[in-house]
Amino acid sequence: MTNKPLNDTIHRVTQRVIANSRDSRAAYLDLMDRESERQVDRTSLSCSNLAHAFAGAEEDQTAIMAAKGPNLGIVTAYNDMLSAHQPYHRYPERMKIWAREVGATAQVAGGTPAMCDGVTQGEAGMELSLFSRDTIALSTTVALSHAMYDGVALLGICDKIVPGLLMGALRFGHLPAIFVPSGPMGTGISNKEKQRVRQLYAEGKATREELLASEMGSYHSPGTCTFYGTANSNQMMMEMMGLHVPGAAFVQPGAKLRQQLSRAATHRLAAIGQAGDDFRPLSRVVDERAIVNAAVGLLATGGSTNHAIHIPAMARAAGIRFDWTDLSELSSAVPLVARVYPNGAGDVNHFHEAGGMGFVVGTLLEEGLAHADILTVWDGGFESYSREPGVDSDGDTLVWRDPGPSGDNDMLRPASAPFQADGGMRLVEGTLGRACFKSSAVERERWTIEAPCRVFDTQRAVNEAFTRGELDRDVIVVVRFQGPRANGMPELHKLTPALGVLQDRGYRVALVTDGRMSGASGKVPAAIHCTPEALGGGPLAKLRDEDVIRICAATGELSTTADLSSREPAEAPPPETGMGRELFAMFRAGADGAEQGASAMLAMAGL
Ligand SMILES: O=C(O)[C@H](O)[C@@H](O)[C@H](O)[C@H](O)COP(=O)(O)O
Ligand code: SF4
Repeated sequence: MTNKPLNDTIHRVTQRVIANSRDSRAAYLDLMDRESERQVDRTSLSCSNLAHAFAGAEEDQTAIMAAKGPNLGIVTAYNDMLSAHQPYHRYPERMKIWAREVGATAQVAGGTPAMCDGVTQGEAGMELSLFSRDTIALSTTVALSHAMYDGVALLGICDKIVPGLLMGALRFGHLPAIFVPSGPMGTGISNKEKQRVRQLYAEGKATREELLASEMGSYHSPGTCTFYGTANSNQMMMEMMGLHVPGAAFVQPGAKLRQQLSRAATHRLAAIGQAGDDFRPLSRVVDERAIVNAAVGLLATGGSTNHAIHIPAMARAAGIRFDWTDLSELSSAVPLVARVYPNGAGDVNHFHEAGGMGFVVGTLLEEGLAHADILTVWDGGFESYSREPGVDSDGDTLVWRDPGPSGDNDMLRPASAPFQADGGMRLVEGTLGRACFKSSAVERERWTIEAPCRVFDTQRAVNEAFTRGELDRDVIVVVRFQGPRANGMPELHKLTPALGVLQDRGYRVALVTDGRMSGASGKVPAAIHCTPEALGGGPLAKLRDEDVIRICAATGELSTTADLSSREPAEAPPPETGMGRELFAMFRAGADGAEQGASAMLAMAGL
């Protein structure tokens, strides 16, 4: 099928992003050109530098010293705490073997931290979650600062890890880079059953033992959790930006195909370095069109709201300016083609089986809804990503095939006959600021709500009020002082069970916050990432109980009927200490707004 020409809105937004980024992108590419000249040949390091660099290289020492082939730097976010990252502990040794197969070498350049938002959800650690992204970017920079590498393999999956790895690697964009995913765990109990037991527990009708048994039925083995949250939205975006081997996103750990995809990634990385004849530096792969493709994929698949913060941050690391107006305009043109939990019943394994990313890329290209001409890490261009990988009968040879029509019309539909004519995320704004609304996860009849509000400074206070029966009515729950400068902009996903119970009891409820929600949050209408945040005088700080608030995702409204002009802002709670939060004061103090990516690191760097 011949692809339609690029959609006018996507073309217009892309041209505006290019225009808004002209100076910053030029400065970035100029720096990358200078880096390329400066680091073109690692043998220019001193003998002492070099001796230190390969002293630990064992059987690769001679090869690295001879510098006859590319030396690949592996930046790994392995740890046992994230089920998604646990498979990475074997990757480096295998990648060294695969590198040797093509005359290259590989070394672990360094490791980065990785937080599991599932473990820290509702706990003090969640206040470090967003800033762990920039910590990962800084750790990636430290790893690559050895200047010994001709290519970068990035091993990371989860929420803040992929954005952090990419932001760090982009500052070494004179090198090629590729993401090497590990894949989702097998499907456990249904998400509906998981939520049912959670709501029973929230109502005091299930025991802790019953809740734990249910949760372990959902999260049970190595691999990425199978809801379509931020981690799996990361995998989708890496496909949409051409930073994976095509179709690598959702193949399960331990499968023969997974191993062949990781082997192919190692071989490909060795082939696209500066010394080869197909040089593909990261700085050229991640351009304005790739950023727009990532946003299109997010909207078309109903991806995580967290990427309304991470896409602007990743873009800035490449000298590109992308904001919520761009995202909102794209959302008006990009149809919703996938319904993966929490936006539907099935999980990412069902999504992959129904046609997965190959189907999504194919239908978006057919309808002219994505840039077909991005420079991908894989040869064959972005078209290659409209196909799904498999292994030949010998089990060793990778093959790609057309995914064909959707295998489940309740999960995946063509862009010509979508679930919704517009994308899964909307911008709402008005007298309470600008905020993100995940329309893909909320029934359309709940897109508009007007009700009195109850104002809280912590999610714990909300759950206590719920337990006391104070919220059993039409109510808009406001949780403020949750922005990046206040307490690190945590996810407030522990509100979901209580708000879900209220909604199921028939009340009109919604959440308004300057904090975040999980990519796995859904069902209850929420205006999140409110900017400007409450700390420092944002409008949420002036709200009082019983003020009437109106949210309308259809018209893009977020307002109150109260006159805030003469009110003084409420006093913010003092910053918490413990769990190391005091060490992150510099990240809070320097953070810019959620719409800019909430990054002190980028703001202080003038990016
Ligand atoms: O953005 C995300 O996708 C979330 O941060 C996710 O990584 C987090 O772990 C959720 O808390 C999981 O969902 P449950 O808490 O419902 O298991
Ligand atoms: S998807 Fe979320 S909960 Fe699952 S391992 Fe990754 S960070 Fe943890």
